[in-house]
Amino acid sequence: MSPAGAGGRGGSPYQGRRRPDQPPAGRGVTRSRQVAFEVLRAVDEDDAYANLLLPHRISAARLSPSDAGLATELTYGTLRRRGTYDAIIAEASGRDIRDIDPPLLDVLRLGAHQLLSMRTPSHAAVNESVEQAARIASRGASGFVNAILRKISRTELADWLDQVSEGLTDERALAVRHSHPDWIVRALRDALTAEHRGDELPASLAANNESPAVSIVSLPGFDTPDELVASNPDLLVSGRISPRGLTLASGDPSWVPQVKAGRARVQDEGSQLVTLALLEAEPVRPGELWLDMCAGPGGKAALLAASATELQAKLTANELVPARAGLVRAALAPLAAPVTVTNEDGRSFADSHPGTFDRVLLDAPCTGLGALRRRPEARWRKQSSDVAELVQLQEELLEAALAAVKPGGIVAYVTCSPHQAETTAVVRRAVRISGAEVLDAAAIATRASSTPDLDLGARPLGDGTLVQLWPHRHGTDAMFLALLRRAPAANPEKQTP
Ligand SMILES: C[S@@+](CC[C@H](N)C(=O)[O-])C[C@H]1O[C@@H](n2cnc3c(N)ncnc32)[C@H](O)[C@@H]1O
Repeated sequence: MSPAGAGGRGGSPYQGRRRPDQPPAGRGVTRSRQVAFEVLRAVDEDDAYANLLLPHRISAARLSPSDAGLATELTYGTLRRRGTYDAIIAEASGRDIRDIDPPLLDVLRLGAHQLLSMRTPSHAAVNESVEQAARIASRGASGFVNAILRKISRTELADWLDQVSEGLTDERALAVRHSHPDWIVRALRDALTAEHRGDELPASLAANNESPAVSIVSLPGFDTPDELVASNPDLLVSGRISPRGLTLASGDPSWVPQVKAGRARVQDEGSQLVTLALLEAEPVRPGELWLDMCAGPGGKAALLAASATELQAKLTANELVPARAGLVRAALAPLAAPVTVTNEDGRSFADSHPGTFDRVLLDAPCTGLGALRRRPEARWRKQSSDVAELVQLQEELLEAALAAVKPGGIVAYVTCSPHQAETTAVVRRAVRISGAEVLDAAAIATRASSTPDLDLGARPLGDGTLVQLWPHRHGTDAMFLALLRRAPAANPEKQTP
């Protein structure tokens, strides 16, 4: 069923009408809402990435900083909480949401977000939504939007949540309340249960719906974090867990001159910590060779490259995808560091570089379930069926990393995902096949950190531990870290004849 005349996927929903990116004539829809609506449509129709498209649309629409903030909240908030709003829209309309034309559904989702989570006055949210529906569809469609949103506006979010989760299993109810697909709820539950922290599941789901603070890394060899804070007292405060980390207190990262110059970078503190832990695992000797096996777009490579200059090491930064290898080159260029950028498949890297490196960072391609806060549409785009293919790639890359490192050398296996199949299972298999030693990543990460009590909930494996960071506990992305030491070469003198 579809409201008469509503635009569907086939033709342009804007035929004969003003496109939503055009300024409104007089009353009606604010430009920030137009921008948000347009980005939602592009995410749905063209598989666009909101975090890449939104800044372009904001600047094309010449939004003021406060309107840009509003457009961002509307876009990100609506995308993140889509699962919850869809359940409420279905309940309020008595329809399966698949029977509502996609552009109208986005109008309803935006309206629901304004009404239930942004405290926009009801009349403003409803009127804007009705106007927007009229632009893209028929009068019937705007009447439909009017009726549904008025109904939604009469009940508080908490009461809607009780209503739509009534009679559901615990897991389904959490999925609806916190707007996650069921398979991701299960993956997070399994990872937390492995730490005996299953009770943190609601907090972990809730944290994925919050906008993360912007974290900055001060690259070694340039301003220290304290110097950065001192020279940008209105913009920066010290970070939480990385000794090189800072948090943007206000404004935009590009307002920090050191960020503009490439001497400090935007980087999650969890990403900083797992990279620093590789260097902390044992003292760095001058002349060491380091490999970043999957380096694109170059965030962790920049931290390694700047450290290599300070510690007299040499870095090879490798990336499979040529365009992303270009991003790595661009990221490293301002550092004038001892780095070579290569463009190879990491799986065959050890064929040309067997037993070569003292340390290897394998920041593996993964589902990205640890960064759902940053990529608001990602949870709806990923499928549980993606996991198996990624796991095979991760297994092959880790085998290659352990072959590319020298006997006795160290591999950091990192994912931005807490999914057990991508983390513990991949490491367990590699250890079984290679005989690598599992280091105490929790103790090493704690040493590398600026906080004595990281509350890592470390998971034991072999003689060592595995580390899982969490947004709700550490304020970072959910980065996973294992530190493996390749078995040392057999000493011929000790061998029995
Ligand atoms: C998680 S990202 C790395 C992020 C990066 N370390 C950073 O901090 O900016 C994984 C990267 O691995 C690359 N990749 C995927 N398959 C690969 C392969 N077989 N060999 C090398 N790189 C690969 C992807 O293109 C992607 O850029």
